[in-house]
Amino acid sequence: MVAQRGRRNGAGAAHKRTRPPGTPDADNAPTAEMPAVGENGADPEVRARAIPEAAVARLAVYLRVLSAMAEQGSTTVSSEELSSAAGVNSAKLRKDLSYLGSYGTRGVGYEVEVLVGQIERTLGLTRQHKVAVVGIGNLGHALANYGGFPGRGFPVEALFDIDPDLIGVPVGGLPVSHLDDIPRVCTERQISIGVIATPPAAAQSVCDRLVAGGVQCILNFAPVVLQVPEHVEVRKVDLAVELQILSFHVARRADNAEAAAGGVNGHVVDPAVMPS
Ligand SMILES: NC(=O)c1ccc[n+]([C@@H]2O[C@H](COP(=O)([O-])OP(=O)(O)OC[C@H]3O[C@@H](n4cnc5c(N)ncnc54)[C@H](O)[C@@H]3O)[C@@H](O)[C@H]2O)c1
Repeated sequence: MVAQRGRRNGAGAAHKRTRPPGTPDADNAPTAEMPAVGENGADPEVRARAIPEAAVARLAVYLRVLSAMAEQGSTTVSSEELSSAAGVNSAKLRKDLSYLGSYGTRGVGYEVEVLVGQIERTLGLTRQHKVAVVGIGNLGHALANYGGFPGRGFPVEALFDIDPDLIGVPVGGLPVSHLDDIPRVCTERQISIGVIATPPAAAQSVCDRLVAGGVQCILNFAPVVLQVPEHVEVRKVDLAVELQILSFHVARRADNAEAAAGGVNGHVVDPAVMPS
């Protein structure tokens, strides 16, 4: 078992990353084409570490949109086209892309293939990350059967559960192994990402086994905060939190609409009593 000495990770454990000195602001970004990642003096790894978490998530969205554009034969894209297709405002998009050292060319925009390559390198997608799923219940079955991961560089190579009825049974073409085999199988198959889809009470011991098997990243669906060593990265997926964030945005939009319709602080103001 791995000692419980590491940092705590959870939905609230945002990885605070700051912009390195000298990283241009989108509003002041040059319009001439700048060199690609790693070619303008900055170490790409240092630069990648400096990208805020929220921007990293948006880069993954841009990559999906750009890959679809490339498949349709597009060679260049303007920031307006890309921002509209990704559902992000264009100032934010330009800022996100400036973290890659990519500013586009005035009147032309961005080269789709170059941008895809830059985002893939920044997200570390130039190599495959083998995935293990632990807990082959409702969620684990869905993840194991989902065909979209391998094509995006995340082949599912191992499944684990504790239920004797599931051990040896193929799910998505892969037989389920026993929980106790996690360290050995993960080491042998060089698994780098472990997905935890067990009940919360089992998640920490599963996490310890994954870490003992050399797993470097954990995607945790169980509603529990995990303890991991410093070198292990944890992302927690909490659908309830996502819904709460959506609810916040809906409420804010409603407030803005009300204010735009003549109210102040959510209340309609009688012009006769407004201060001059
Ligand atoms: N189902 C969803 O939509 C959903 C959504 C978000 C989060 N979650 C969370 O994901 C987790 C899984 O949810 P579910 O609905 O798939 O549950 P589930 O009960 O259908 O499946 C859990 C699986 O984990 C296995 N398991 C139990 N203890 C284990 C252990 N020590 N080692 C390995 N496997 C073990 C069980 O045998 C079972 O197959 C839960 O923590 C849940 O809160 C579920």
